[in-house]
Amino acid sequence: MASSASTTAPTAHPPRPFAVPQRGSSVAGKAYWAMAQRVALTAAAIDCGYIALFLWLGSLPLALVNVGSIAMYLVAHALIQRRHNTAGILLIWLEVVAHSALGSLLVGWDSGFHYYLLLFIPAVVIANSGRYAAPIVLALLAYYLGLRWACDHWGALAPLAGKGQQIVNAIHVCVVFGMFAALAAFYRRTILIAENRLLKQATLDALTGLNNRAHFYTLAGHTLARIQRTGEPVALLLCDIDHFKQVNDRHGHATGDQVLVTVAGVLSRNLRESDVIARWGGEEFLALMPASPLASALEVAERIRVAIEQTTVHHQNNPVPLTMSFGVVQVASGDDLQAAIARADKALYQSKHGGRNRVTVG
Ligand SMILES: Nc1nc2c(ncn2[C@@H]2O[C@H](COP(=O)(O)OP(=O)(O)OP(=O)(O)O)[C@@H](O)[C@H]2O)c(=O)[nH]1
Repeated sequence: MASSASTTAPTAHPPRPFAVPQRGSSVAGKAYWAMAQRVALTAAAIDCGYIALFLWLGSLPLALVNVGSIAMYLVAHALIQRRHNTAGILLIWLEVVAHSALGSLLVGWDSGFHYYLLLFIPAVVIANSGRYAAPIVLALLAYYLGLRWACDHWGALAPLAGKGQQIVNAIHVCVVFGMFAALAAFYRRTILIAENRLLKQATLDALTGLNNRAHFYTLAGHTLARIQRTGEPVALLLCDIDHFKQVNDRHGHATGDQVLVTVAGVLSRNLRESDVIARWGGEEFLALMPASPLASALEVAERIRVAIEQTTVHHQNNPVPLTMSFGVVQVASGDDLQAAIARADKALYQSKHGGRNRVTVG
């Protein structure tokens, strides 16, 4: 069934549901490639600085090595941007491997060009290399030791004059420290984003963005424990869209979903921040309202009932009329939450039985 549902009620601003991740995409994966592009540009910019440094230190060969590096980084950036991710990342690693070797052989091991090879370790192990991580790290170790041996064996092929080697070493230490810190910050951020997404998936209803049933129990438990000490009045409001099955049957499931999102928006806008709202079942919603005597809870329920009645969702230019039935109960201090929900359910049933589109106190 085609979905062209739209809402005309000014009060209906649905809460933002969280995005369901696309198949084949992962938070870590997307962030990794975004970071790889940033790394390529940053490295190219750093290499521009190195060109100036090596010209100042009188090393034309090292300045030329950096010109080659900038070209490789820019090509790698362009490749990743065009989604040739593997080619792009391999080019970045090739640059690091070649640059470390050329730098170490030209101006000596103590120049610290080899520090950059160490950046491979967290990147390879953490960035999803799976079963290839161990062989790659071992190959890297062999390469590192081989380079060390070659430098010891041949000595610096084009040594820097004066304190050049110490200056280059100190700069490399600073840059590599910065890169490790940036890498760690990147992984921490990625983990936090993934954790946040998982938390949302575990606690919120994917369609409406309201709390799910399990999370309602957690939040309501906290609220009830808190108010047990203060003795403030609490109300429970259970509501259900009338004849919702007909909406689905006549206008399609997509329109039904649009109605659910719209209703969730009306509830969110008409209840307080401190109220705990949940999508309780298919077309049923539940709210725990702290600091609410029964009279004010009734007022709120009536206000929501009118707001829903005045809300029209459109499907292919046909208005889809909406009404809701409500059950409202007072929750006394020490009351069992399940028992209070059962009382609200009974009151809701009476609203349905009494003709729907009404509020009943239980
Ligand atoms: N579109 C949509 N429909 C849903 C969803 N969850 C449950 N439903 C539908 O909600 C309908 C509930 O129908 P009933 O329980 O018969 O209730 P009703 O038609 O609203 O009737 P009354 O409650 O007696 O007024 C069923 O058709 C379910 O398939 C959902 O996430 N999206």
